[in-house]
Amino acid sequence: MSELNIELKKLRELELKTNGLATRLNSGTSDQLDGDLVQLQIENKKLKHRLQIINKSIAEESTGANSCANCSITEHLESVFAQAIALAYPEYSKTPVLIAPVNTGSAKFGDYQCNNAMGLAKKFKEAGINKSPREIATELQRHCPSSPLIDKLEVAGAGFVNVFLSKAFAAEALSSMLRDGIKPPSVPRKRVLVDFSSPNIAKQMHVGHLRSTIIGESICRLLEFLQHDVLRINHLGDWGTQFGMLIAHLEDRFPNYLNESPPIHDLQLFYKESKLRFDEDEEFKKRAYSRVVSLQNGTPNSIKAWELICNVSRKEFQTIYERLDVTIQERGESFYQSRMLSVVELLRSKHLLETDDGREIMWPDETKTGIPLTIVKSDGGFTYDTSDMAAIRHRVEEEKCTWIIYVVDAGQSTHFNTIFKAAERCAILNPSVHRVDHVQFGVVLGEDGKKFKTRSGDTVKLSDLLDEGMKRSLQQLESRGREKVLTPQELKDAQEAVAYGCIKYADLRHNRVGDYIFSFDKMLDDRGNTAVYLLYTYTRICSIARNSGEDFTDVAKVLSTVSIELGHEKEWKLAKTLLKMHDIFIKCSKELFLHFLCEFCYEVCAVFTEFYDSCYCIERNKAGEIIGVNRSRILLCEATAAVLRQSFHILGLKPVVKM
Ligand SMILES: NC(=[NH2+])NCCC[C@H](N)C(=O)O
Repeated sequence: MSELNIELKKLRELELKTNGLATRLNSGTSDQLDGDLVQLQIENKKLKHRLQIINKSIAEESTGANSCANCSITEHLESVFAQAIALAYPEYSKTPVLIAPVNTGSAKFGDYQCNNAMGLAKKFKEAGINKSPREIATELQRHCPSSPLIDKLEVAGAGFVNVFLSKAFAAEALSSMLRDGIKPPSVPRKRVLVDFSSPNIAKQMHVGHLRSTIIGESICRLLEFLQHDVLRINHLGDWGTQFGMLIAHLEDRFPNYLNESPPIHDLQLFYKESKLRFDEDEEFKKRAYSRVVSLQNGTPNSIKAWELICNVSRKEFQTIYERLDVTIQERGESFYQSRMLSVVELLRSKHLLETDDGREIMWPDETKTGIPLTIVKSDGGFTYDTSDMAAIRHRVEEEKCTWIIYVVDAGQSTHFNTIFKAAERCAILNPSVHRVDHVQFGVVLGEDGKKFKTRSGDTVKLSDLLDEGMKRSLQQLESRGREKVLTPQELKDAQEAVAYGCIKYADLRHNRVGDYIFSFDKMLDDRGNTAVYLLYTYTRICSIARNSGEDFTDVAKVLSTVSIELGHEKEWKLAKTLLKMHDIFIKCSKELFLHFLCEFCYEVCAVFTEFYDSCYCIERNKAGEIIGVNRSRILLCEATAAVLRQSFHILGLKPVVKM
């Protein structure tokens, strides 16, 4: 690379000199100069040619075949066109590259499009130079380094450069995917903390927490697949004044709690009872306050009572996590006790705290706009704000995370914006190093469009919701007579895959920012964009190889004799759809939206069906005997299954081979 660069530099200098000479000679009138002029012009042409070859080889080094195995096609094309722009118009080399996928339906416009020529023409115009977008597009096309991904480039319309993908590349990419499994596209590795689920002890874990749990788990899976170092954190609400009344109530109801584990089954009820007493009984209220103090001071009996209470909730939460196949590490608000003290000290020493009506508050910035954080309450206690300031500091300074993601309902967006700004103000966060995201989501609505409630108007218990899902999913399977064909174990696996899969997918497939309507009927429909439809399609795809009468379990072996052919229009369309996978993973991780991946799965299933409808994989005679097996197509089916499996894993869907 460096040798090439040195030669490039020399040539550029030479080119400039000859250019200059030629211009001067050109403006001269003397006849005897003609011969020299022609000679110089020839030299100049040769130099230009050499320059171009070198530029191309430099560019090709960074877009070579090795660097695009498992790459995101969009990102690869971005780098190809970035180089084309830099070579054709060095003065605009910083222009952001615009690559858009072309709707797979219109094959004549290619597969991707570079849309930079229009913008560049405008820039030239502003600089007083007239160049048509088509002229620029042609220059870009000419300067593109060759890439194994690209079959051809064409200038079209107002100034688009259309990119046609190479079939040889696609076949090779799919083969290596089958041989070595799906490898993630390479992205700079980060240490990421995902704060998700985070229910509150003794309170109901509600559908909002369910959303956070589902979305958070999928974000973790996606980022882990992309090789990030992910910390999955449950910021449990396990600290605060409510524990005073809970402890006081425990002392009354189960005086022997230190020796015998109290049989509290319904902690919510226990919470309600204690709240009622707290609001009505002055004596009780006083004792509750004194228990808050003893808890904060670490008095052993109060700590013991607190632990007993937390354990009841903990067990309940754990059951839900196990059912949903969620992995999370508990690090509740109580973890930050000493760190709250020190963050308060830090803020005080930086003179960022102000007294206001007995409280100590902190403004997110000097202009004192927005809502300040309450760092210390008038009774000296700390708040949710204090714990989040301590937590963000711990995450950055002790955990050394450079990316922190909070998966919390949209109702808390002001809180998080304020925390982020305040953390920047006191130099905990450095925006050029740390990325913080509040991954917000809307509320869950019932089918009547109102807040999600049970028929009797109570909040829905998550375990009841999951039970209901299991019941409905079994009904769904039985309505198709599956219990007659599947073994009891297969039926159970299918029932769970459908029940939990449909609940997760119904949540993930919607743009999370909006509210969504919870409807078992809709999520169990086997025709729309639902988990049921995807899971059925997946099993159908898996059955093709199984029914071929040949062995496809060792794909590598099959690939040693069979190559993937993409001659049929529908084969080609399927291959290109599958290869969009890495683009989708990158997009989802950049924007932290998973509905793009859901849309992709749905598209893969639809395009697969198109392919399967027009391309036979197994040919049978009238008697139903197999008379031909198209191995290349079965490999395409297997590649489709592999892409779906990988996507399902991220979405938390458990694929079953039979259902
Ligand atoms: N770091 C955080 N504040 N995480 C979110 C906590 C959510 C809180 N426990 C709630 O239920 O609303």
